[in-house]
Order: sequence, then structure tokens, then C-alpha cells
Amino acid sequence: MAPVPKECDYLVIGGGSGGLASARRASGYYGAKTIAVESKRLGGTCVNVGCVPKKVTFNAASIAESIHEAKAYGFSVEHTAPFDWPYFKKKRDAYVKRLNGIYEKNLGNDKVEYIHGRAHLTGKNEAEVVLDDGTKQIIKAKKILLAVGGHPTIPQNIPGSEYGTNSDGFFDIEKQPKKVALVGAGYIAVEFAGMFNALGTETHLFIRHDKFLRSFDPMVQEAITAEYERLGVHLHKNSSQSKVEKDEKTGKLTIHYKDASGEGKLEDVDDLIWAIGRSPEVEDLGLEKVGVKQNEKGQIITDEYQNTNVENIYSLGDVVGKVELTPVAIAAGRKLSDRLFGPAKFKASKLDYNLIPSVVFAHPEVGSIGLTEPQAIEKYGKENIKVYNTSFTAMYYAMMEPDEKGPTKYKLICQGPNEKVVGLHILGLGSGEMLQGFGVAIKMGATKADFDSCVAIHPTSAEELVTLK
Ligand SMILES: Cc1cc2nc3c(=O)[nH]c(=O)nc-3n(C[C@H](O)[C@H](O)[C@H](O)COP(=O)(O)OP(=O)(O)OC[C@H]3O[C@@H](n4cnc5c(N)ncnc54)[C@H](O)[C@@H]3O)c2cc1C
Ligand SMILES: NC(=O)C1=CN([C@@H]2O[C@H](COP(=O)(O)OP(=O)(O)OC[C@H]3O[C@@H](n4cnc5c(N)ncnc54)[C@H](OP(=O)(O)O)[C@@H]3O)[C@@H](O)[C@H]2O)C=CC1
Ligand SMILES: N[C@@H](CCC(=O)N[C@@H](CSSC[C@H](NC(=O)CC[C@H](N)C(=O)O)C(=O)NCC(=O)O)C(=O)NCC(=O)O)C(=O)O
Repeated sequence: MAPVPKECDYLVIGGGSGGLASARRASGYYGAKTIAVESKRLGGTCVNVGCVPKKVTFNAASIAESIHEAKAYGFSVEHTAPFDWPYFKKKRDAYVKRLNGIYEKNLGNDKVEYIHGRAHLTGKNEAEVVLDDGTKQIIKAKKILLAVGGHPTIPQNIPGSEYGTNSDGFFDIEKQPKKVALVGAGYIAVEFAGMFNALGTETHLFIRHDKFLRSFDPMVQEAITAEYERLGVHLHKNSSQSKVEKDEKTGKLTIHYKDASGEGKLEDVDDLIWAIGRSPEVEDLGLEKVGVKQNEKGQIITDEYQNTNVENIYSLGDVVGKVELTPVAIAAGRKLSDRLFGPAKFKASKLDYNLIPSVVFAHPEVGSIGLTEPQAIEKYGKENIKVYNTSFTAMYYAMMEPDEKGPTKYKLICQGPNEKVVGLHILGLGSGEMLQGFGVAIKMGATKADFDSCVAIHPTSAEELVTLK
């Protein structure tokens, strides 16, 4: 006999950053009867195959860099012991598993009912969940949130592309590759390439153009691409892949490619990672059944309040594809629950998608908020913007030989006679931690004079941003 349908105020499909944040706010703050459904592991992309395991791997890579650089500071530390990848992976997996448990407990603390299974819409106020044992549970809900995230985009028309893996598979790699190839030019390819290279893997990065991170300010694109080359990442510029072959005996891959200098092949590759963007996880969600509109990429279309075109169905996070970052999904999820279930003062609550800071955990880190210089020129006209640039050697590198010093470059973009700051782009050690505070100031409408009125903290890299000339 089919189980009795469940009923709730708020059904959240997807237990990732956005879904969990919204469910917990709705139930924990406002007492809405909330059910959250997750088909894989609680915490979603960020906790399981994204920010969290990525950042601890980045930390390992940073330690490798410090060990390498320690000599310049008089330590007789040799990078002799190889990095124990299996040991590290086991600990990383255990940490993620611990977080899965914490997240389940947090749901319980906030009285969100958690169901493990795969959900799809069966009506405007109804979904069916296929449970782990194959049985089906109908859930009727006054309001439904679709926070189903995305998955790595699969490359098209490249024979043998299936021999490669993607960012999910990166976290399953059991043994440190001797030689790795990555395809892509965005956050993931750049972060992974930097980590592999710092950990001592021979790293090949295939990009379609001559620079990567092309959505960032030109200063960032140029400096970080050049720095990766200096660090020894093998960059295959203006390249495309025609075929991937696998030697069944050794498991090694051969990548056939074309670039500006003609055809080539890269042999003896242990792991190939495609990092060419992400696609929405909507195939089996039943969107057509209830008429939820999608754009040409399959992403769910919402208005600025996260409303879909269907009344009482909402969506946010990666599946809407606006800004694919965890804090964005979390903030949108909390604002939505404030609006739907909170007091009257939140009736117009919505996330402001302007001036969202983000950091690429590259080597060195890159941070950005607001407009790039070309965007600022397009929006305000060249005559109405003033750009401040600085490029210097961070004091950390003072003890090192000239060829061991990394770059630090900052750019501040100001608009109008008051020189309101409309863009900040930073590249260098510590950029990740630096940007958040500057983000607050910029979000408050800071001008160049406001930056200058804050006394510098010496000696830091950040002080250069309040003493720009
Ligand atoms: C390698 C990598 C590194 C990243 N690093 C960072 C970083 O450093 N900083 C940052 O801000 N962002 C980072 N991101 C992006 C960040 O992970 C995402 O923006 C964020 O997780 C999006 O949250 P979400 O709730 O929209 O989706 P997700 O976190 O993807 O959650 C969606 C959940 O829905 C579940 N689901 C899907 N369909 C169904 C269904 N039908 N029924 C039930 N459950 C379903 C999925 O299993 C998933 O758990 C990274 C991403 C990747 C891939
Ligand atoms: N630190 C953070 O906050 C992180 C955030 N994320 C989030 O996850 C999102 C997804 O990351 P990611 O997968 O890197 O996607 P991105 O969208 O950042 O970058 C993918 C890039 O790969 C290139 N590309 C696309 N198709 C191909 C192809 N067929 N062959 C070769 N290159 C191709 C494109 O660059 P081009 O046009 O130059 O070729 C494209 O911009 C990010 O946008 C970000 O929002 C992910 C990791 C870390
Ligand atoms: N930011 C610090 C703290 C790290 C942190 O937040 N750790 C998390 C793991 S990252 S877990 C991934 C991510 N968390 C966050 O992004 C942190 C959210 C921020 N503190 C906030 O409240 O907005 C997320 O998807 N959140 C969804 C949600 O919280 O609803 C943790 O241990 N959590 C245990 C707990 O919460 O008890 C750091 O980077 O060192």
C-alpha cells in the first residue's frame, strides 16, 4: 500500500547550500512545517565536492609552497618526503562525512523533517519522492523551493572524453597523479591546476584562448596566466581536443589536441579533468509537468524575488545560474524564507545580486568585486572613471631570489567626481581574506577618499589599497 501523503508548509527539494539555509530559516526561525529532500549527501556540492574539500586541498597545496619557500627564511626544510595523498584524502573524506552528520543534526535542531530520496514535481503543490528502498512518498506543500544545484558539464563530440573525469571525480582520486591534464579556463580548472602543480604533479592546462579567467578584469587575466607559466604549469593555449585514448594495460591516457602550432598529443596522462562549466540538475525534476520556465541553458528562470513563473514555486542557487557561489545560494535562501514566512518587515526581502565579492583560490589568490575596467568604461564612459593600479613585491618575498617572487597587483576603479568605488580587483597572497572587509566598504558606497581616510596597517599588502596614488 502506498504511504499516506505527507503535508507541509514548505517543501525544499535539494539539501545543498541554498536549500538547507532556506529550510532551516523557515522552520527554525518561523516555525513553518518544512520538509527537505536530498538524493545524495547532505550539504550538496559545496560540502561534498566543492568549496570544503577544495579548500582543504588548497591548504595542503599552500603548505607545500611554504615548505618550498621556508629555505629562503633560513629553515633547512627539504621537500624530500612526498606528499602522502592517500593519507590526506582519507582525512578529507572523514571531515566531509563529519559535516554530513553535523548538517543532519542541524536540520533536526531546527525541526526540519529530512527525507533522503529523489524528488520530482507531480503538481503545482505536490511532489513525489522516490525513497532509497524504491517506494514512493507523495508530499503536498503550500510552497515548494527548487534548490537542486547543478553538475559538471559533459564535453560534447570528443571521442574518448569519457576516459576523463570532472570536479566530482577529482575528489575520488586515490593516488596522486604524476601527470594530470585539465581542460577549462574558469574557477575550477584554475584552482585545481594550481593545487596539483604546487603538490608536485606535472600539470597541463588546456585553454581555448590565450588567457584564463576571462570573465575577470584584464589585469587579473594577464597576471595570473603569466604567473601560472612562471610556476611551471604547462599551458596549452588556443587549444582544442580531438580525441582521448586509453591504454587498457596501464590505464594511462593520450590526449590528441590542436593548438596554434598545429597538432599534438600528450601521453602518459594519469588523470584528465574536464572543468568546462556546470549545467543545471533538472532532467528528472518534472518542470514541464507544472510548466516551470527554463532558459536556453535549462536553468530555471526566476524574478528578483526567486519566484518562478508558477505561483508558490521558487528557485535559487546554482540551478538559476545567476551567480554560482555558496554564500549567494545561502543568502538567497534565507531572504526567501524571511519573505515567505517572516514578519511583515521582510515582505520585500530579496537578495541584491550587485557587488558580490568572489575569490578564486588560485596561486596566488585572486579576488574581485564590482565592475571590471571594460565594464566600467562601457557603463559610465571612459571620461567618467578613474583607475588606480599598483603592482609591488609583497614583503613575504623579500627573502627570496628574484625568480622566486610572486606578483601582487591591485586595481581600484572609481566613478564620477566623488570617485565612488565601483570595482576592486586584487591578486596576491592573502587576497581571499582581504576582500571581505573591502567588500563591506564598497557595498556601503565607499569613495576613494573613504579608502584614503582609513589609516594603513603596516606592513601588510592590504595597506597598499588605502594609499593608492
Ligand atoms: C569544485 C568546486 C569548488 C567550489 N568552490 C567554491 C568556493 O570556494 N566558494 C563558493 O562560494 N562556491 C564554490 N563552489 C560553488 C558552490 O559549491 C555552489 O555554488 C553551491 O553549492 C550551490 O548551492 P545550491 O544549493 O544551489 O546547490 P548544491 O549545493 O549543488 O545542492 C543541490 C542539492 O540538490 C540535490 N538534488 C538535485 N536534484 C534533486 C532531486 N531531484 N531530489 C532531491 N535532491 C536533489 C543534489 O544532490 C544536491 O545535493 C564550488 C563548486 C565546485 C564544483
Ligand atoms: N572559488 C570559488 O568561489 C569557486 C566557485 N566556483 C563556481 O562554480 C562555477 C563553475 O566552475 P567552472 O566549471 O570552472 O566554470 P566557469 O564557468 O567558471 O568556467 C568554465 C570555463 O571553461 C571554458 N570552457 C567552456 N567550454 C569549454 C570547452 N568546451 N573547452 C574548453 N574550455 C571550455 C570557458 O572559458 P573560455 O571561454 O575562456 O574558454 C568557461 O568560462 C564557477 O563559475 C563558480 O561560480 C567553482 C569553483 C571555485
Ligand atoms: N568560514 C569559516 C567557518 C567554516 C564553516 O562555516 N564551516 C562549516 C563547514 S563549511 S559548510 C558549507 C556552507 N557553510 C557556509 O558557507 C558557512 C555559512 C556561514 N557561516 C553562514 O552562516 O552564512 C553551507 O553550505 N551552509 C549551508 C547552511 O549552513 O545552511 C561548518 O563547520 N559547519 C558546521 C555547522 O554549521 O555546525 C572558515 O572558512 O574557516
